[in-house]
Amino acid sequence: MNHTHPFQSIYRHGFARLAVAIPAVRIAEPAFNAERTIALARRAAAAGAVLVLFPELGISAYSNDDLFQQTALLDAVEQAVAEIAAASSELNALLLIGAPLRHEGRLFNCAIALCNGHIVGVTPKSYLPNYREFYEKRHFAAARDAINDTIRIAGQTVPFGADLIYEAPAIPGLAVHVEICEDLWTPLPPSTFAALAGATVLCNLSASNITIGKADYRRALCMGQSARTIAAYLYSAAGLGESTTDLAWDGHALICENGDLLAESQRFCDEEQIIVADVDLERLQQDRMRQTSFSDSIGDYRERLRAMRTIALPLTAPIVTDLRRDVARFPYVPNDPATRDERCYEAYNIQVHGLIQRMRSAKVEKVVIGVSGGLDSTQALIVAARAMDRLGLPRRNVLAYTMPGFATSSQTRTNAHALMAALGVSAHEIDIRPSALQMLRDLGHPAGEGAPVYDVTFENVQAGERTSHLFRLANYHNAIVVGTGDLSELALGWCTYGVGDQMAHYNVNASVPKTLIQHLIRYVIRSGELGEEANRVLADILATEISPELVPATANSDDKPAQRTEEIIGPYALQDFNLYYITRYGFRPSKVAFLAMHAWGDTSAGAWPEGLPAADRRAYDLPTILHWLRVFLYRFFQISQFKRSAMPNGPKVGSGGALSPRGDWRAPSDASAAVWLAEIDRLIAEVDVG
Ligand SMILES: Nc1ncnc2c1ncn2[C@@H]1O[C@H](COP(=O)(O)OP(=O)(O)OC[C@H]2O[C@@H]([n+]3cccc(C(=O)O)c3)[C@H](O)[C@@H]2O)[C@@H](O)[C@H]1O
Ligand SMILES: Nc1ncnc2c1ncn2[C@@H]1O[C@H](COP(=O)(O)OP(=O)(O)OP(=O)(O)O)[C@@H](O)[C@H]1O
Ligand SMILES: NC(=O)CC[C@H](N)C(=O)O
Repeated sequence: MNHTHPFQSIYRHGFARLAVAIPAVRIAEPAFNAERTIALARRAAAAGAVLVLFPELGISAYSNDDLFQQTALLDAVEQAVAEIAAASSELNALLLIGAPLRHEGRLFNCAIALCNGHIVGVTPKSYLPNYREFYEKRHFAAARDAINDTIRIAGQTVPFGADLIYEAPAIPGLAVHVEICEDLWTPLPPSTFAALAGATVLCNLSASNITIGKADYRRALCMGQSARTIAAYLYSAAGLGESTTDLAWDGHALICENGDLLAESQRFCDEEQIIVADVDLERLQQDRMRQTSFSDSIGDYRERLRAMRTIALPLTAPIVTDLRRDVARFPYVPNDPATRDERCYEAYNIQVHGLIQRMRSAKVEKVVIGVSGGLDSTQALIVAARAMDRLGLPRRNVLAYTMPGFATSSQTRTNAHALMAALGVSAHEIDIRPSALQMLRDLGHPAGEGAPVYDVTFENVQAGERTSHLFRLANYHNAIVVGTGDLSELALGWCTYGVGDQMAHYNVNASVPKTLIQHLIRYVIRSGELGEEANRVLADILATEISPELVPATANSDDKPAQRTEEIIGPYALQDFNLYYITRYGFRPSKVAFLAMHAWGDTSAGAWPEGLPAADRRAYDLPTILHWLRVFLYRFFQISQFKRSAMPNGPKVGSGGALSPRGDWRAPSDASAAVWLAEIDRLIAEVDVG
């Protein structure tokens, strides 16, 4: 983290801007190639990139064949390298260029690292392809055949080897390794070892000719290598100008990060190209830290890793504020409809599968569920009905109860009945007001005598009476209670502990975030599996405002809920965003705010998940983002862990994480939120002043 940078700067938040360039080349014309390399390097550095990767043998061109053995060409290459090195003195960037270099009486296919006017290191190719269309062993020696670990070039002696890692002390987390094309095609690429030794940015200078289907293969290799090494993987394949005597070239550039594709060039392009992405170095370090098997692999290769050499670069972190990276507004809900449907299919089936297994092992054929007419109990009811279908049991074995209280609106009550009828479950209604009043009177609470005192006790008495009824109904009917509370509510502690909706025998929604629930219901509607009437009710439920309906509406409020959940705990859209980045990656609050600002600050651009109501498609300014993030931090870290520590069983649905103490999230119930609140309060003070 660069503490001295303003909040808006990407380098303050652990990002680094990296670029891959595909210049035009001329075969055996190093002077021209150097000029194009310098031009693109200047453009990339002017855009804030601190690293610019170029293709394999780009200074000579890759497709020189036996021209590589001509002294005039090799002299011209060295001259060009010296020129590019000199030009790098005015750029705040590490340049990685490809060239054939003479060394120890042989020729090596090299990646040359240039920074601040100097050649800082040279990496020879480890694996020379010599099969099918490739003849590299005819011209080059491999890294392992070098005698010395330094090379003399352009009057300098510099480190030489496949074991070099470049670090920039001013950009924490930036540690760069370089390999060359075929190196990635091998079972154990050099970059794998570099990653274990700490390299976070793995670069590949390539001259991969194109054939049908090969682009997909390269993409899979790069994305796979970035995932396996928990690193960024940058790839630059030669294009425009390479010889088409027998082959063709597509100029394929890629930037991947831990399995995600961040940027890709346009292939077969007639123009030179630069692709740029802001790589999240902190995310990579966070994931390596939590994936402890990564560390086990380090132990296996300790001797080899210890021998790797580190070279410090005099780079500075530039101030860059236009984040070049997609930040999804809904981290739990993909925008792409096909991907979203796939996720919904998985989530829904995981929920159904979880409940089926629990019913089998508990030897019960019935479930009890409270149906409010809200989103969560609707989804849980659909899952319960589906579980009965799969078990070959009648849907009437779902014992569904709607239990109106003091604040139940006619809309949710009507929807609850219509839904139970449409699904063909056993539908019942229990008025909880008499038992709730009894309890309020027993407590000596004024509401027991009709006084309008609507405090937390008043709310929890109703939630408690419902839960108490459901558990005793389960005893009576030899059934289990299906829980309905979702992940977002658990994160915020927005549920009534113990004898309340926090408890169930099995909670199918426990790891489903609120922002996903509505899409699960939409997915079920689209599938048509529940019929037209059910679909009509489901559509109405989707359109109902979220409320716990525990506080009565006033006389003139038109039967609308007095308690609007999102006015109290914040918009679920923002709280799910906060939840994801804080629990999945452990980011500090200011970084979450920075990401939220990019995702939610300007909503005129970027995609929305289809079907999302217009009212939910709104922007949030930075003060609003910070306000609700602070609410999240206080509720999540300070007051609600005890509710999660005692949460019932339920299946983990998403890779984003669950909050079960037996799963993704173990935390003490008596921790303090002080460090998180202090961090965000410093930021609030800072942006106010700014
Ligand atoms: N660390 C800790 N370890 C053990 N116990 C701890 C504790 N911190 C507080 N407590 C105790 O826990 C109690 C507070 O927890 P709790 O009884 O749950 O009550 P509380 O969290 O204060 O209230 C529940 C809230 O959830 C809302 N709610 C309820 C039901 C459904 C929904 C919905 O929309 O889905 C929302 C409701 O509107 C209300 O604001 C207090 O008695 C407190 O002393
Ligand atoms: N009127 C009601 N009838 C039956 N059960 C209810 C009723 N109100 C709440 N519940 C039960 O308590 C759970 C929590 O209720 P609440 O409405 O406060 O929050 P919610 O998380 O928004 O749930 P939902 O979306 O299902 O309404 C519900 O899922 C449901 O199981
Ligand atoms: N230049 C290279 O090393 C090319 C080899 C690589 N296997 C490819 O086909 O793209």
